[in-house]
Amino acid sequence: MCGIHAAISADAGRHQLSPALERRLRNRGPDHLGAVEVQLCPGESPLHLTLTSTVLSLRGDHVAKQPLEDAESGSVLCWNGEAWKLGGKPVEGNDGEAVLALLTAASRNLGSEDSVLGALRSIEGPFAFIFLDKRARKLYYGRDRLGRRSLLLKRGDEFLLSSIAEAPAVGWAEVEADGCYTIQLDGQSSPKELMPIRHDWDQNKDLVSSIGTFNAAIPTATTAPLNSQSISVAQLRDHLMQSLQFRVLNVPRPPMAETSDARVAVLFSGGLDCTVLARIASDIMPPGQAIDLINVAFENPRIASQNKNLSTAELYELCPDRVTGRKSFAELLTVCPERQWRFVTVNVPYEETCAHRAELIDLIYPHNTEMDLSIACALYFAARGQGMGQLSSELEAAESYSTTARVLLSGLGADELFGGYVRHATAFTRSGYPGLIDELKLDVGRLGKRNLGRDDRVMAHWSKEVRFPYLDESLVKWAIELPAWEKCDFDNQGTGCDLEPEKRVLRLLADSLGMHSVATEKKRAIQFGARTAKMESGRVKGTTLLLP
Ligand SMILES: Nc1ncnc2c1ncn2[C@@H]1O[C@H](COP(=O)(O)OP(=O)(O)OP(=O)(O)O)[C@@H](O)[C@H]1O
Ligand SMILES: NC(=O)CC[C@H](N)C(=O)O
Repeated sequence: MCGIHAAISADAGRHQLSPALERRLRNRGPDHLGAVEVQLCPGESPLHLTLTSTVLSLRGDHVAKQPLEDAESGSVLCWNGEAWKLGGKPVEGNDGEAVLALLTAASRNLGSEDSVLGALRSIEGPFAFIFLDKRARKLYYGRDRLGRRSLLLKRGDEFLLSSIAEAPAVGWAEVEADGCYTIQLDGQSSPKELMPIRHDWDQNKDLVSSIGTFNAAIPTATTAPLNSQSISVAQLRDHLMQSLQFRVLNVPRPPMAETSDARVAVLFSGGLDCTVLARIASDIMPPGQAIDLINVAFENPRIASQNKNLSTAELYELCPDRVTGRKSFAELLTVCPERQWRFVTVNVPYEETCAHRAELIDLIYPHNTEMDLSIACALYFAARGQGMGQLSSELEAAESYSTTARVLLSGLGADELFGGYVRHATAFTRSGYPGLIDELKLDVGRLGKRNLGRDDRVMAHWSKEVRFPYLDESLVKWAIELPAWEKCDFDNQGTGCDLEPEKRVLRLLADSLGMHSVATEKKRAIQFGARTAKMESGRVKGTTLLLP
């Protein structure tokens, strides 16, 4: 991940990052820190810009130092993202450099704003960015349409944009992922007068998440059960293959790592969604490269007090996601024996959870509920990737290990796209297909408003980048446009197919890939699977606001 920051001030002096914020930005991008200062209209306006970037270099054969500058126009780009495609064409080499070239070319056109917006709309992949079009004296900023990268805004004497808030964090808000924002910088004498204007990611308001038209068709007759021959199963496999190719191939060898060490790790609950990713990634990745499977479990004092006869070590092993993780690890070892899989167990003592609590509260800001903290806590320690590693199922084989991978894969998104939540089943039981379709539409519409900014901030803290193969634009578009009965199959519970109806298309895919046990796994939310929820009292509600 990278860290990006912009300060617009009325002082000519360079904006000073606080040491705490600089440390957080450096954590996100350990390979380089750079800053560019721009006095926009000397003599006309006092406005002064300081643009700062830190880089976690993951594309191309060199560290693309940021902020990226175009020598001819003086335009500047702070880029935190992965552009997989520009205008439908895969990006070769460093994507930040390619995006700068695209934006500066667009800014040379007459009516440059529309051209630049067109160029930004043509980017596929996760990103947050800040672009100064120097000639037009215009600042562009925003987050991709699914909000996969963090960007925060704070207004006061200065106009500030940043991947991450200062500590103590006050007054920052998330930039919505609902479009791209522009600010005309000339003609204003104070940052307080700056007026951001929002431009939709897509003018067609009927599109869900600005990506596709939701298929709300209701079957007129009973549907045939989904089965392994159903076309949607093969299509899902193709989409996942393509999505994963962008995300797991050509990852540079991490510093200090050997050629065969892991460059990619899967955040691995052992559940259906992440295990299918691991299984397909193995088909795509070079045979000699290890894949790490990171599985996190927490010491939970409330559960320990209910099980006084069990040791802490036993309790970690009984954590629901640890049990599933080991089972799915064993299945991967059987199905893909050529691959070097490493199961990485991350056990987090309660004391350590408490020691990191204040840092976590700062990182998730402006999110501030108990549920935010319990989810973020699991992701934070999983992304750190420090624990015990083992290459075979035998417990004795485990030794102390920190993952070498800088790229992490998450299975997030599959439940929303394919109907994996209990409430999907409930909606179907209550109101049949119309109820299920309303619920599915709500979910995909909310994808961009999910808490991905929060999750990005906690995981990037460890100089890692999380990638979401299910949230690939082409895959999401295909899934949104697919009829509901090709995703899940509540009309055919128990008939013709022995797999659960939730996300049945994905279960059938897992089954066809030889993962029979994984295909039957039930959905379990991370905070319960890893036991970060309700650590002290069972009565704390997820919506309770955090106390500092
Ligand atoms: N205990 C865990 N250890 C490591 N990573 C986890 C753990 N639990 C969840 N994750 C990661 O977070 C992602 C999203 O978690 P969520 O709770 O939504 O699970 P899910 O959608 O049911 O996915 P899965 O079926 O893969 O468990 C998972 O796909 C996985 O990549
Ligand atoms: N990880 C990032 O966001 C860095 C930007 C760019 N993808 C690079 O690798 O240089």
